[in-house]
Amino acid sequence: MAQLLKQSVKLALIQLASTADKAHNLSHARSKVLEATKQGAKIVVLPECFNSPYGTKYFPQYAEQLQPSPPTEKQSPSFHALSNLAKEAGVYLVGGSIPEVVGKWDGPEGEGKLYNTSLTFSPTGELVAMHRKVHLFDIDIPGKIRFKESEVLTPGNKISIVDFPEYGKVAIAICYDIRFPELATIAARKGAFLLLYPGAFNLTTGALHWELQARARAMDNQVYVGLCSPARDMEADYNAWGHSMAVDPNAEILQQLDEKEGTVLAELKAGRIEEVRKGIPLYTQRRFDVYPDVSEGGKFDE
Ligand SMILES: NC(=O)CCC(=O)C(=O)O
Repeated sequence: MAQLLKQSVKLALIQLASTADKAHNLSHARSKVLEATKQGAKIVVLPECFNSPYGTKYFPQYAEQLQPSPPTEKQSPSFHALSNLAKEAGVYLVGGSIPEVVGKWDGPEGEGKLYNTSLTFSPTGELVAMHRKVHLFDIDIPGKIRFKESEVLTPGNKISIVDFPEYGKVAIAICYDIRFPELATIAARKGAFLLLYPGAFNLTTGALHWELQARARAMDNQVYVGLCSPARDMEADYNAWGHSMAVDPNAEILQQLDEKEGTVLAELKAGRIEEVRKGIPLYTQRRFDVYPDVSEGGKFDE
């Protein structure tokens, strides 16, 4: 059987220190991506909301228009910066996420819509995937954290799997999406070798669940998983957990950062998924005569 990951590849997860200055964030991201490329990375990932602060009050202010595609430079400077950067670096670039506006935004009751959107570009600078966060981050843990993305954001409605022809299929989702294992299982059963989550957990849920979620998605599906957070900024309204990490198909951590700016550089090995699946053959032991196969359903953006 053909290997899911066709050849070994170096993955970079860039834990970027972002500021309130979008132009600065874009140029800082460029220098970090080029640095990772010099070290051999061929798939490079940026964090959720990598070019703005993370927070409901910031989404409208920083939002860019991505439709029609390609947008003009004025409609989306981030689209063009990411596309140019993927080409300059010669890498697959998963551009974290940016707030996206569709129509004219005049508040949550108006006609316009905001999404939390991830754009992925090929080494020729072509847009190859667009994922709108499907599960909005709405939580309320008394005395700890209340956050309601749904106050301003609209959820996406597609699962995103993209084919990188030299390497294989990659699934892209955003942060809170990781808590819904169906997305991961569907993508893995559709042949993804890698699940990527640009994400910004916080100091409450990060300590509890960040590593657990990453390792669980890898363990359940026997695939590689990469989580890419912004670096922590204690001056910001929202304090990201950091700890970007790459996990192998046996749920072993290949590399995990602390909370500061840095880059995970992890070698994903061709053959490793099949080796793990041979040892623990979940893939031939599933009992779809007892429970349904979730990968038979779903809406896709492939
Ligand atoms: N940005 C997010 O979706 C945060 C998700 C999070 O912190 C969680 O605990 O889940």
